[in-house]
Amino acid sequence: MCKIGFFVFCCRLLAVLKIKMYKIYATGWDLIVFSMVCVLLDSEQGTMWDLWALDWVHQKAECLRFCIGRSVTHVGQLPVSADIEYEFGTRNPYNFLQVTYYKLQRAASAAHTYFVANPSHLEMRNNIEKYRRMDGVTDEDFQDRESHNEKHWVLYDAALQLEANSEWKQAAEKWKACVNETLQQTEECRVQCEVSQLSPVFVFCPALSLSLLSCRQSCVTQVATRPGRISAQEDFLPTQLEHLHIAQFKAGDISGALQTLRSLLLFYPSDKDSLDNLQLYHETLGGDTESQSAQPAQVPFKPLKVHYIKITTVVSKQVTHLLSYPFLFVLSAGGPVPQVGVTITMDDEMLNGTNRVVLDGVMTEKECDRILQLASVAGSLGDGYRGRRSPHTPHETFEGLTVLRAVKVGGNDITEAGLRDALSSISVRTVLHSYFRSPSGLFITFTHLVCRTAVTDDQKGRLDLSHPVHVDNCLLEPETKQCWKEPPAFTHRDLSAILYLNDDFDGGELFFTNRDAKTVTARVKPSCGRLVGFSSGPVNPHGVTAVTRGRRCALALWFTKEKRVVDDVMIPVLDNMSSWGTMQIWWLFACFPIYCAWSVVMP
Ligand SMILES: O=C(O)CCC(=O)C(=O)O
Ligand SMILES: [Fe+3]
Repeated sequence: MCKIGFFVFCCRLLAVLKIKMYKIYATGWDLIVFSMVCVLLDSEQGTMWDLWALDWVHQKAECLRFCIGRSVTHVGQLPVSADIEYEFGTRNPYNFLQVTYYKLQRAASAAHTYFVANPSHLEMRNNIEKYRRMDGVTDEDFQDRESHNEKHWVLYDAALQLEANSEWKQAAEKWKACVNETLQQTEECRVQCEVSQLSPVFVFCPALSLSLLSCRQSCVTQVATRPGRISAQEDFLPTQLEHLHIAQFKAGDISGALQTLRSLLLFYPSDKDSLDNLQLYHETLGGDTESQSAQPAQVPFKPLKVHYIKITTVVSKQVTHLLSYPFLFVLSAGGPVPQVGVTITMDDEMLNGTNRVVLDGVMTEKECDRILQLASVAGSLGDGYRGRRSPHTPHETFEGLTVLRAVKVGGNDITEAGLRDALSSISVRTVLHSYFRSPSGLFITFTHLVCRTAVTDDQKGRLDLSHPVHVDNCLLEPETKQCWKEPPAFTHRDLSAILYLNDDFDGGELFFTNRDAKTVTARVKPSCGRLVGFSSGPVNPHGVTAVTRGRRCALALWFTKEKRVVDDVMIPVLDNMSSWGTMQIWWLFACFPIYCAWSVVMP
């Protein structure tokens, strides 16, 4: 197999040389190479050569699509670069528009349109609050100006809402509309792909056919991706059908439910639950299911299309799964706490949730003072965040101290004594590893010391939070209760730990909520030596109430099960503090690029 791959590679090399000589784009070689790639891909076991060859054909297709497509597509349908696609995809132009609009109502709608796709943008949230307070701006002005492309999302959310209120008949109507709208959007997206077929040159160019297929295939994920999100909602269409099926059943529309179930079975023909349900309908309707469901008329599928979508969603499901969960990491709270003086103050039951714990006695007053002192030294020397407004609220300032900074400002003395002993990172890890009965090792991925200080005389009528509700390893979307495991969230974080250093301030309580980000399920008041540990995933949305007086300091640590994933290059310093000096830190910097290169070569 490898030899054939190598042969293809050589063919390709010759073809490239030829192209250079004759300055033409498409040659007979393309056809030969492409056919060989097809033969290779048809075989049971592929090799890296196959993938490289396919990648080359793909890249060439992209290039041709851009160069040739330019001359044949209509005005307004010109291909654009990935940068421009990104800018429009994230709705960045609306950020500028809301500044430039003279009319307040237009500015408000531009701000809202931008915010829909960028819900964690603090400035835009503040702007929207300001617009709301302004005379002449009403609720109706906050229109999403891109919603024409996202009608199916509006229907989707409305259907969920009706379902939550047990209004099954209306929910079924909405789900049906949502399914049809989703199919229509997918079809429209595919038509856009086909615009490039206008030129006869495309008929003879296999690379372009591949590009067209790839474009058509991407429509399924595009339509299943919410504005501003990177990942698509898994199994978007089957999920809607599942909801529709339940809503129809609950609303008493058995024949409708049966038709939907049959459509669902086209996606997953061997799904046990669906087959059981089908059997049930069979028995209930006395074997008359065929006549009632011969034509799935209410959900206008053509089998061929469904088949196509099915393959795409299944593949994307597998890929997402592989990317997000290299191996399973299941915590099981309730293990022993092997450290003298450390007590369990609150467990899952008292904290009303899963994989949460509050431990006391992790540090002494003396150790807390030592770290607070360190924070002051670093602060006075000017750490990155010093005196800056908090990234979360204008009513507090924020001081942050990374371990790197601590080592630099502290010198060896603080490095050794202050960080290793006082920060107790290693004992935090040991205690949490044991309590949560972690199935694999835990590696520190990032740690920082954060102090939040209330801005004096600026606390009246505060309704905001010191840290809005969030999940540490995914982007929480409270409206749909989904959590997206994608950047900018730190998706590799598995376990979070907050070690508190003081209690001489007002407010600043840590609280946990449900996925709606509203229903508070537990509260924790910080104090010196108190450690809160919790799994970093969607079961633990949390936030911090406003700090209305004084300064609240805490050391935050995040752990990961994946040894090679880090967001702070100083981890080995914490892991082996006693044997590593400042010199080794610089040595580490030198090694890091080599380590990165190695990771690329040996994925
Ligand atoms: O300081 C706290 O209590 C929580 C901070 C937090 O949730 C975070 O930094 O992600
Ligand atoms: Fe957090």
